[in-house]
Amino acid sequence: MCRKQYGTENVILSDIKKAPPEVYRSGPFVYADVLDYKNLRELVVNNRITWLVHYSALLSVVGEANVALARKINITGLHNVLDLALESCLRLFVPSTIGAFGPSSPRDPAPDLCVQRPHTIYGVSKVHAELMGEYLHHKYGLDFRCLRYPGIISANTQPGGGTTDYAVQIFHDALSTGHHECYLRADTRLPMMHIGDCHRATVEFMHAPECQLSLRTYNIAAMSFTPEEVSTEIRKHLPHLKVTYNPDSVRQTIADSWPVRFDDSNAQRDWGWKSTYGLEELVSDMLQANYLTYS
Ligand SMILES: NC(=O)c1ccc[n+]([C@@H]2O[C@H](COP(=O)([O-])OP(=O)(O)OC[C@H]3O[C@@H](n4cnc5c(N)ncnc54)[C@H](O)[C@@H]3O)[C@@H](O)[C@H]2O)c1
Ligand SMILES: C[C@@H](O)[C@H](N)C(=O)O
Repeated sequence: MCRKQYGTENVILSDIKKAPPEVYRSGPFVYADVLDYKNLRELVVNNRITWLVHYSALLSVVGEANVALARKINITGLHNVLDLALESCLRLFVPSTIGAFGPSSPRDPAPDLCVQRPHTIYGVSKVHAELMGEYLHHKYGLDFRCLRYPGIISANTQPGGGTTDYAVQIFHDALSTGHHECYLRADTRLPMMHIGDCHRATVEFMHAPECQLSLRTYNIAAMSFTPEEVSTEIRKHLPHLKVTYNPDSVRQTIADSWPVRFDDSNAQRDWGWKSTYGLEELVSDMLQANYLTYS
């Protein structure tokens, strides 16, 4: 999407992992380790980078399984990126998450500004990112922008070790074996969003004139559903889908501490955010996009 808008050569993707062939074919892809400041600086200088979108992180479940590594990547890595953005006058986007809230936050809906006491290292690192970015904006004028994403649902990427992963895996299972074993209770409601809306929100927010932004960190919302509700919607296309429930205590405890709905009225008012995918559109699109892989 970005490459169509800005030109193939003007968007450089990076990771420490080899990308799938279609990513290499789509335009520049380079190695970049967020823990290696010199490597990041070289990339920014050599490519005359102006905007930096910082997605590297360990998600909620893998973070709890390896707290030391999550602290390193999510906090030390973030500090490298913040320092570089300040030094090189970059516009910086860092995603936050529904996981930046905790059991003492209002859950239905969670507003932009409220108590944030998450119980995961992932959530703690994201609150840290929100606060550091905002601090550097107020103190030094860093153009820091942050959106709190719901669980993101995409046909093109495999789940990355999060609590909302079931909502991606269920589509693969529905089309392959016809059976999904869900690690959350059937009635666990969480905010979710189609990747198309997530990309569009990010680009629109990055373009929003500074004078329109009353906040530097905004919630964005699209829909909220439970495993039972998404299963019912999938069964309208694939009536044979069987879902069994075997709640995992780590993931269920995390999910129960997160908002069930997001209040994104500030994003709507300040920079015109509006989602386009509801549950029905999301399910049709995910099944269509994955259909060829399994047929
Ligand atoms: N997927 C979601 O539902 C969701 C929801 C809210 C926020 N987010 C945020 O979006 C971002 C991307 O999430 P995702 O789902 O794509 O996660 P992911 O786990 O799929 O991808 C994270 C990437 O970070 C890379 N990485 C790890 N260590 C690194 C290092 N040292 N240097 C550079 N890269 C490194 C990994 O190789 C991986 O490709 C994260 O910051 C996450 O917090 C995601
Ligand atoms: C919600 C989000 O940040 C991520 N998908 C996770 O579950 O950890």
